[in-house]
Amino acid sequence: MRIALYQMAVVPGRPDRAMEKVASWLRGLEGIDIAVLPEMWNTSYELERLDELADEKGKREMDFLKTLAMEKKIHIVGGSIAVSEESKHFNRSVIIDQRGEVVYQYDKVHLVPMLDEPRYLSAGEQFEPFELAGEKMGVIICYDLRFPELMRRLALEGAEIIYVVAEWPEERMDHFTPLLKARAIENQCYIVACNAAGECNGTVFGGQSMIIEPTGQVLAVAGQQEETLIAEIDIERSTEVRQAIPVFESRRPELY
Ligand SMILES: O=C(O)CCC(=O)C(=O)O
Repeated sequence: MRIALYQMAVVPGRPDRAMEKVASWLRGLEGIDIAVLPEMWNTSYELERLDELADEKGKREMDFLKTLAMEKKIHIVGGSIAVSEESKHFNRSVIIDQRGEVVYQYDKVHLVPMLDEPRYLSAGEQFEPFELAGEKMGVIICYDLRFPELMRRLALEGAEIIYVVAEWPEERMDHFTPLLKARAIENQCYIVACNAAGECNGTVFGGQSMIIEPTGQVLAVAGQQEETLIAEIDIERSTEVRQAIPVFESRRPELY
């Protein structure tokens, strides 16, 4: 399974320009099964302008991604997009398969105080694994990475690849990589982390998107600027690693 990540330099407050960039990136991909986008790629952190910028239920971006998924016959882990719904705003991840069907949607459950997200966004209330390309996977959004309980539950419920879609700032990159590696090692699954590049309102995003094996070994890592990262994933690795070091069998959930 070949996965491509778009470490996109965001175009804050310009969903039209963002969609042009994503279309041209997707159209340029060849031999890829799954394409992954970063967090809030449509608006970036223009939270004060979401009334004006976010489309109702994200229909504009969803229709756009569905069309491209069918055109390219590619599965799309659509990062996340800012959406409006019943006068609220959500930071919503959308997963679309190669037939253009929406297989899963997830609203970020942990909102970031440092970015004033709780003031402008409503939090999601649920999450679960989804199936794409015949495999069980999960997705979390950026700040969610600081809460290991999410990934543990996704892994316990069968996810063997977990996507982390992010706009993680440069100033806290020393947290990003160790957290990603730890989550891969403890859950013995692939971690596919797609961060943004560029900047929004003075916050510079740190890039360093990466694909990490269930052993914690980094398969591919990006620099800080806009870049495409590609890696081949062998989903069987997760089962092999879980057999070699059977942490799931050794758990004592009755104690914690
Ligand atoms: O947790 C962090 O340091 C970054 C979180 C973040 O930027 C986000 O969730 O968008």
